[in-house]
Amino acid sequence: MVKETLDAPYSHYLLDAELSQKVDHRTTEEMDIDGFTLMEIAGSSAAKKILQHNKQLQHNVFLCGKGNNAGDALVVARYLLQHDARVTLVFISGTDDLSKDTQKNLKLLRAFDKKDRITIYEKWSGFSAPNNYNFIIDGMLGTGLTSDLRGDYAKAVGWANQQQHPVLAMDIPTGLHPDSGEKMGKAIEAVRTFSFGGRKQGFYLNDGPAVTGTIDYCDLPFPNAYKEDCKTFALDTDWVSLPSYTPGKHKYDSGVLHIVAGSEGLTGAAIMAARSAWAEGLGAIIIICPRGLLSVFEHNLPSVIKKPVGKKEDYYFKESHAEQVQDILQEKESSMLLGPGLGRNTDTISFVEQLLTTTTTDTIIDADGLWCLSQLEEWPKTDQANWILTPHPGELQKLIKDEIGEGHQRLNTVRKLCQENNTTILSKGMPGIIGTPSRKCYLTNYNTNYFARAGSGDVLAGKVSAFSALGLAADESCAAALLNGQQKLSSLQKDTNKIPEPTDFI
Ligand SMILES: NC(=O)C1=CN([C@@H]2O[C@H](COP(=O)(O)OP(=O)(O)OC[C@H]3O[C@@H](n4cnc5c(N)ncnc54)[C@H](O)[C@@H]3O)[C@@H](O)[C@H]2O)[C@@H](O)CC1
Ligand SMILES: [K+]
Repeated sequence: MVKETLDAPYSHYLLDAELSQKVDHRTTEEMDIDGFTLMEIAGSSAAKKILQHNKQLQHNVFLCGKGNNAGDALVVARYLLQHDARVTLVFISGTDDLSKDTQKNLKLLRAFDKKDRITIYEKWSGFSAPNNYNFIIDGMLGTGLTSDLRGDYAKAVGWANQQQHPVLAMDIPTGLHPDSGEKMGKAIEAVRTFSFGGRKQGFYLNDGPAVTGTIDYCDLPFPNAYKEDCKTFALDTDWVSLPSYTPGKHKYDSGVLHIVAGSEGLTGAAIMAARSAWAEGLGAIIIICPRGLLSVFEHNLPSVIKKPVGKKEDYYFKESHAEQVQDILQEKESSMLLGPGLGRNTDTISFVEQLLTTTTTDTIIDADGLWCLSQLEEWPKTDQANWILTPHPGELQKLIKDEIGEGHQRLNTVRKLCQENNTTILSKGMPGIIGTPSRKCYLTNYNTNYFARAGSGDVLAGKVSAFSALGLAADESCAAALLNGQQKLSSLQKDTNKIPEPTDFI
């Protein structure tokens, strides 16, 4: 069994529409908490957060559908009205067919209006926006969205996206698919989304990050046990603690990493990976390379131990080197990074196959190591060795010998591949996805596009390998490596306008 140590708090569970509805249904049925009460808690917590940040609200426009999402918006409207703000309500589908709790909330809202501060439009076509207002509150559609936006919903979304006024979304931006993060025709572009009872998976995939804005998680009294089927989580520095450096007594006590890398003309990747891993405070890094490349590594990596294999005229790995590499690996308890700059010689593919067939060392496979793996009929994984694969989308496609598509499809691919092969995968891209053998997946919530430059992958592989060598479990090594990059990116963006370079992430 591969050890998994990441343990996300419930606030970072990512629900899909089915699970959201199931949790909601069970709470009302089994806990006897009615939908109206849940709506009150949802709307009031959003309203309090809005009021906390904005003391002087004059007037707000509420775009409402006919389901419970509109009910949440009406609760917000009532609280803002109590704070003397004017309220304009636009019901895209009219008010005849509102859900029971939404109908009740409309009645209640009207009963609060003693100063004629509410304006109601019963359909989209007659709506004209007030001259001055603060926010557009989006209560058109939530998890009940079933198809591309129809009729006036699409028009209202189009209008809202053209306004200067910020949009605050109830539960999910209207038009965003809660599972896939795809726009269903169109989606409202929110600056803030109040997510009720659970963040939605779609916030993190495909178009999700571009339209969700800041996510405000609002708790609802949903028993935790009802969320246990959830297998997708948001990775966040809020709950993953990064390893801190503790000096060891001896170089071989504080993490040893073997890097099996290099072929003629392709030594730069291994150098970047080694520098990146070294920066995390490892006791020792040992580069195992074809003997012909020794001088390059001697010259560039003075702190790193080198163990060349083969003959002086060997400039790439051959099958015959595998046994010697295996012997070196057995000298010290370590992790192994296999791949940077290995090249694509047929003989190197056989070397990779032979080495992986025999090794029991925890192995991180990157770059050409992944390419070699993709050329094999079967993955030569021993039961004892834990693998972490770090493919970018193109490499992932090669590994599965099929198209993978964007976000949601990539998430499903990674989940399946990890389970079938008892392997951990760090799938690079937007978002970064960590997949584990237990089918749990973790999604990044920062702009990983900054890392789409040559060399960033080597730095990331170096970090994952370093954390593995320091003794972290595979899932946690990947998480620590990704969040390490996020932290470096945000401090760089705080301090300078410099365009980030891969070396900045070392
Ligand atoms: N009981 C609960 O679980 C809670 C639900 N809450 C809110 O309720 C929402 C879910 O409510 P509902 O299930 O009523 O669903 P929605 O309010 O999302 O909307 C469902 C309605 O939209 C229509 N619709 C679906 N797709 C459409 C499309 N493409 N174009 C136009 N109309 C479309 C449907 O016919 C249906 O009438 C959540 O997102 C959340 O905001 C909150 O009040 C908190 C508690
Ligand atoms: K909404």
